[in-house]
Amino acid sequence: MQMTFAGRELDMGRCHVMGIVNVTPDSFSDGGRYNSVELAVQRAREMVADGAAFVDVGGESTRPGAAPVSEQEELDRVCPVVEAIARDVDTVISVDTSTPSVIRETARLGAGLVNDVRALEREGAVDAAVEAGLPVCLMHMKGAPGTMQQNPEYRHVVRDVATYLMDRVRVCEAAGIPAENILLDPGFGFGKTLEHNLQLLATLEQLRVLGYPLLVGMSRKTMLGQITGREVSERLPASLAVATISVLKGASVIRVHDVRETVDAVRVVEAMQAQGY
Ligand SMILES: Cn1c(SCC(=O)Nc2ccccc2)nc2c(=O)[nH]c(N)nc21
Repeated sequence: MQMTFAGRELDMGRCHVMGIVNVTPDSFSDGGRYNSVELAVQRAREMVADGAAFVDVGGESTRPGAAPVSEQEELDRVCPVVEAIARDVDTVISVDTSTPSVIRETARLGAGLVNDVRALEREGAVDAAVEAGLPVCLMHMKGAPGTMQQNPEYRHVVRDVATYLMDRVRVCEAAGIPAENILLDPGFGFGKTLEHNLQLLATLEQLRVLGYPLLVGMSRKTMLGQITGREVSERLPASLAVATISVLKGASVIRVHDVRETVDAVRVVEAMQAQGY
């Protein structure tokens, strides 16, 4: 199952690692604009050298309680970084955005994947994605970042998430996004309790049968802190565990902070799967 990202073809039957390049101001020491672009390019280079097939560039923090970012601020943060990575690094640039103008502009600058935590629900986002002509990742989020973790409730979380994603697929395909350009993502931590997250992980293969490659992101997330009691900086072992489980259950892309370590964990799973059992 091949998918082409701005000219770069990847086999979605295999598992690929996506490294996180944060360009929100709280992810950089002072240093100013030039410094942060250079740091982001350097980070992207390191992650690609460590085996990342994608780098995910996002300018809007979706941490609960994070201040909303203006369209211009998002453009100012993301575009210079996408342009610089496209120029200097041989990789697929995933852009973590829900904003139509950012989708359009970054596609022009060399982005290869639209990664929208809001599944293109914003006004004009679907049309922007159609015009960009790029693959899109449609992720499930219940509510909005500021309030989503306040007592999220579902009738049946696995069914509800699958139903939502299939509805978004229908809208996107009807608008002109080809089925072979769509990835799905259950959105771990986006409007889910620990139990919801664990049920979605335990039944990930059920999401896979919808027929679209899956992207998952649990790296260092709160759900792992709830299970282990570890701080964000101490969640690598738990992150590797959920990455391994995800690959075993058919995920095609794993979004992580720790590329080098995750690449090795994925290699172990794929070495076993290559035996054909
Ligand atoms: C942009 N983005 C994010 S940001 C949230 C995050 O990393 N929080 C976080 C990270 C570390 C610690 C605590 C929270 N998560 C996903 C995801 O799961 N899937 C897709 N497709 N995109 C995503």
